[in-house]
Amino acid sequence: MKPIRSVTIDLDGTLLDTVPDLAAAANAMLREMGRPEFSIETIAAFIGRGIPKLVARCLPDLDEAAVDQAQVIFRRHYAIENGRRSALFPGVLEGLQALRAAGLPLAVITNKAAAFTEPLLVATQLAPWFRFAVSGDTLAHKKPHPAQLLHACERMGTLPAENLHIGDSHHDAVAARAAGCPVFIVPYGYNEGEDVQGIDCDAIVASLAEAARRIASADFHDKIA
Ligand SMILES: O=C(O)COP(=O)(O)O
Ligand SMILES: [Mg+2]
Repeated sequence: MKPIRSVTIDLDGTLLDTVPDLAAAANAMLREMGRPEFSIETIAAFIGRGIPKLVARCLPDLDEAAVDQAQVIFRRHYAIENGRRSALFPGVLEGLQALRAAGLPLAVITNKAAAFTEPLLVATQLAPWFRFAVSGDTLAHKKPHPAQLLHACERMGTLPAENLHIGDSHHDAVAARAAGCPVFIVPYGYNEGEDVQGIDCDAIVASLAEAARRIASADFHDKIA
């Protein structure tokens, strides 16, 4: 089995609780369109497949062209809201410190559009922890497609089997499996409103701190060998 030599981490629902900002932008869009707003819980279940899908899920009765127009409104509002209320989940800083102390290069893999990823990483002071981020529109495909993970491994000079991916949704797990990366899932994120228990992954870990502890233990290497 190969030791872990790099780690890729999902953004929304894994590093950051971004729902308050996404919900503020979605509800501002709905208000501007004269439509009723959604609760924060409902909007949390719409997250995971990028902004186009989030906007489409807010407007199920509209056709593609109308959803495209609504996206322009959403993006205008999200540019203002992005990072205002987003907060790190418990254990994130501790986990990042431990992963850095272990000498592992780190990258963010998110389905969020790059125009929002970079300012969010800066606003939340996460940017210095990561070599780079691969966003939902950086490449031709996003998660659950493996392209972002394969691209990240290439940039970090590691093999997919040596890169552990950590995420909150089944898209993270499917992308990691397709890329050939081991994968951990955290249970506190969004996963489109579904329980994480059924996800095919190497472990469900309570936090990033717990993920870092597992990587450091020989036990983990034996299990995924
Ligand atoms: O933008 C989304 O829908 C989800 O983004 P994530 O891949 O960082 O969870
Ligand atoms: Mg996520």
